[in-house]
Amino acid sequence: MPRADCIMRHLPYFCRGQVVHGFGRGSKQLGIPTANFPEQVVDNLPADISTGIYYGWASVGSGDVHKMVVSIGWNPYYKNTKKSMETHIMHTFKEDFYGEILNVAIVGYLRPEKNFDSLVSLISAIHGDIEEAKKQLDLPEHLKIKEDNFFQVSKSKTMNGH
Ligand SMILES: Cc1cc2nc3c(=O)[nH]c(=O)nc-3n(C[C@H](O)[C@H](O)[C@H](O)COP(=O)(O)O)c2cc1C
Ligand SMILES: Nc1ncnc2c1ncn2[C@@H]1O[C@H](COP(=O)(O)OP(=O)(O)O)[C@@H](O)[C@H]1O
Ligand SMILES: [Mg+2]
Repeated sequence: MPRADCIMRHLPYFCRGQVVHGFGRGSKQLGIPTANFPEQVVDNLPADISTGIYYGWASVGSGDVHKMVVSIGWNPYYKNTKKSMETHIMHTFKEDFYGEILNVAIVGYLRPEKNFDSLVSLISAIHGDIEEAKKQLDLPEHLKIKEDNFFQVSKSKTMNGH
């Protein structure tokens, strides 16, 4: 397991990709939808970036930039065999955005992935992550990433494409 300084060396980490369907385990019904990246984006992650729970900023297409939490790994609670990268955006969207480009800037690390003895404890851990992420992201050093050119470029790219 990489040490924290090894993880931080990669941050902020910027990436984008098309939103694909996940396992449809009903995270949406639980109030925590996660936009899943395709395998290719997950495979392109730096080899020594630790699996775990991170926070940062995200936008969909040319939309506004919002706070987010992202889970990278095998979801031990569900014993997935494929590594996944799933982003929950702290924003209420009018509709689903499958097929759209999700732009993500990971700025900080929260904790490793864990197994839980019940779904209720998994959900409550995720709610804890969301609250901690919201707090951390208000720090000036993290707020400035929200304004990064990465998100501006995604705007002009999308607009030129139309
Ligand atoms: C912030 C956050 C933290 C998470 N932490 C864990 C975890 O510690 N262990 C785990 O097994 N899954 C964790 N998950 C992943 C959930 O299990 C996952 O979102 C769920 O499998 C729903 O998958 P679906 O999108 O295919 O419906 C986390 C997800 C998020 C967004
Ligand atoms: N705030 C949000 N954060 C992430 N995804 C959201 C959000 N609101 C709506 N969605 C939609 O919900 C989908 C994810 O729902 P989820 O139940 O995790 O299904 P799946 O298993 O297909 O990933 C995303 O792909 C996106 O289209
Ligand atoms: Mg999902």
